[in-house]
Amino acid sequence: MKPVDPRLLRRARGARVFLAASVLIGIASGLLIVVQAVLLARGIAGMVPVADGGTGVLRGDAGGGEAGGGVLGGGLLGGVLPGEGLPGEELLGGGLAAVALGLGAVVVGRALLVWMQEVVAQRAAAAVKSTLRRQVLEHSLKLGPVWLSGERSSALTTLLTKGLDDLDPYFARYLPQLVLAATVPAGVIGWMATGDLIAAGTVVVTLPLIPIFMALIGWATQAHSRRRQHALSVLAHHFADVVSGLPTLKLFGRAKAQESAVRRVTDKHRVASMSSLRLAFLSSFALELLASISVALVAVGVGLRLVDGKLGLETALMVLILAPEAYLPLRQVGMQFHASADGVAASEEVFRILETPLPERGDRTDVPDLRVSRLQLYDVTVRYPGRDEAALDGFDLDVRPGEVVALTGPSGAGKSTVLAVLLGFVELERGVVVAGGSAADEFEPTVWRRQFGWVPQRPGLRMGTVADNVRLGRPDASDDEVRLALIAAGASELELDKAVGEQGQLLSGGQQRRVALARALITDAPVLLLDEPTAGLDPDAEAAVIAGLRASGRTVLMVAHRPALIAAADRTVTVGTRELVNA
Ligand SMILES: Nc1ncnc2c1ncn2[C@@H]1O[C@H](COP(=O)(O)OP(=O)(O)OP(=O)(O)O)[C@@H](O)[C@H]1O
Repeated sequence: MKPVDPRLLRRARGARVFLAASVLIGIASGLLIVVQAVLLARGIAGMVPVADGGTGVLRGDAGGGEAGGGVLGGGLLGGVLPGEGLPGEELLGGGLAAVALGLGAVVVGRALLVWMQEVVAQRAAAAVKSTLRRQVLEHSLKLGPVWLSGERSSALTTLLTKGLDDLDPYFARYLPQLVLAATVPAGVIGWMATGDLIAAGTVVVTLPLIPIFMALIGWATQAHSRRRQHALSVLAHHFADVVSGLPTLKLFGRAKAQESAVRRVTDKHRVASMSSLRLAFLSSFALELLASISVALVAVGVGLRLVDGKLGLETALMVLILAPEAYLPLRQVGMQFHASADGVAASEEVFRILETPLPERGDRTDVPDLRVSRLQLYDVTVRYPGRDEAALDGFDLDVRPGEVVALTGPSGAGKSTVLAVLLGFVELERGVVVAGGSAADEFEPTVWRRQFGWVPQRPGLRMGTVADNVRLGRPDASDDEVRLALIAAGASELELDKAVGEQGQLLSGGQQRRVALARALITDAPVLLLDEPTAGLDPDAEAAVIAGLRASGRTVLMVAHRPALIAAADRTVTVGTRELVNA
């Protein structure tokens, strides 16, 4: 995994702003850490009486002190150079008060920076999550219902809810820490070098070991995180299936048996989570150990040089205080990396979806008027991804304007696929759809689909009222128009404000189908594509639907199994004459 995924910065503006703000906050934090260490060293050294007169001067190393003083200048420390020191008595007076005051200001400053970082991070996380959610939803819609079908829809639900929420620690903890790791050690080592080059050199040599270890651990973690994410999405899918199928499972006495299946999937998730955690703890331990040994190396060197008199007390203290600060941000990056690994895995899944190429479609908007143009399919062959057998194999069709055509054929023959082809939901392996002499894929998909009113096999109603659902076909339809559409669909008994639950719940199966038909009828579309529109209706309701369809005067292509519907068509086309393997 790269430290920062460039795709995240490219796709989400919030992430770029956040990173820029974090760099500024990181630089300010680095400065305050150095100032704090210098003030602490000065305060402590000032209070300790030293044999050489309390100056704490770096004997034989005055040049280092000079150089250090040059960096901070007189401004911050009132003209006091690191390594130069002040007489203890002086500090015990007004000097100590100034140091204490300075330290207070540094503490307040650091607290303010932490607060600012938190605020910026939370805002960025919220903005980025919402941007990615919107982009994924838009792209999934463009990829179409066939791409979304099956397991993908529940995996997508998990990804867009819990999955992307895992990006919170990535923004709130990992990225800020990463910026601190890039800014603070450089400042700290630079300042240490002005007082004690050997200590600074030790840090420079040992510090890279931490990112090297982190990268090694990172590789191992990535696979674990992916496994966990996969287990979670399988779990979500399985739960959704079990809950929706509970009545059936109960009826067949299989509800209890699901317990063990759920337990198995949950166990997989638990094992994946525990191995992620184990790795996280282990890597924290390894990084902690590495950093402690490195600090100890610096401390031993500083101690020896202090005893030898090669280093002044104040410089030694400053180096000792600063040394852990050089390792801390990198160590913390390692820890936060694990906290954010799930979010990163989720964002990778997001980019995988966003990078799925869209079917190639043209952008022509001059779609021929299908009230007067024929709709033709030539040699159409469709093979769904992952299937060896073609769902449609060399299928031809020619529909004249105003015709009512029934598509018949055995289950699984490809009737619904013919409708999906016309709607542009599936990619053709071979063949072409032609309207008014032009290939359908030359037209912009949304404009092309406006020519069709569609009743899918599953009505796909949404929560709201009956009128809300019918108005999906034409949002500006008046109440009277909605009522007329319902009458034409044989659903005159349904009140406009009757509540509809999620997925059409609260309505009977037949009512859902008729509301979906009214939704198709209310459109101005010249062609209606209906997938078994009268399934589940009683003979009277079916007769009313057939009368409504004929009265509409539109071209109708309908998948039909029932004799009454087939009889109502002008013509019947049989789909799938080839040998069918029964599923
Ligand atoms: N999204 C999909 N992914 C993979 N295979 C699919 C998909 N949709 C349909 N199929 C397969 O394509 C073949 C044709 O399916 P289709 O739904 O078009 O048949 P159908 O004639 O409408 O069947 P039915 O009368 O039972 O509704 C079937 O074998 C089916 O399993």
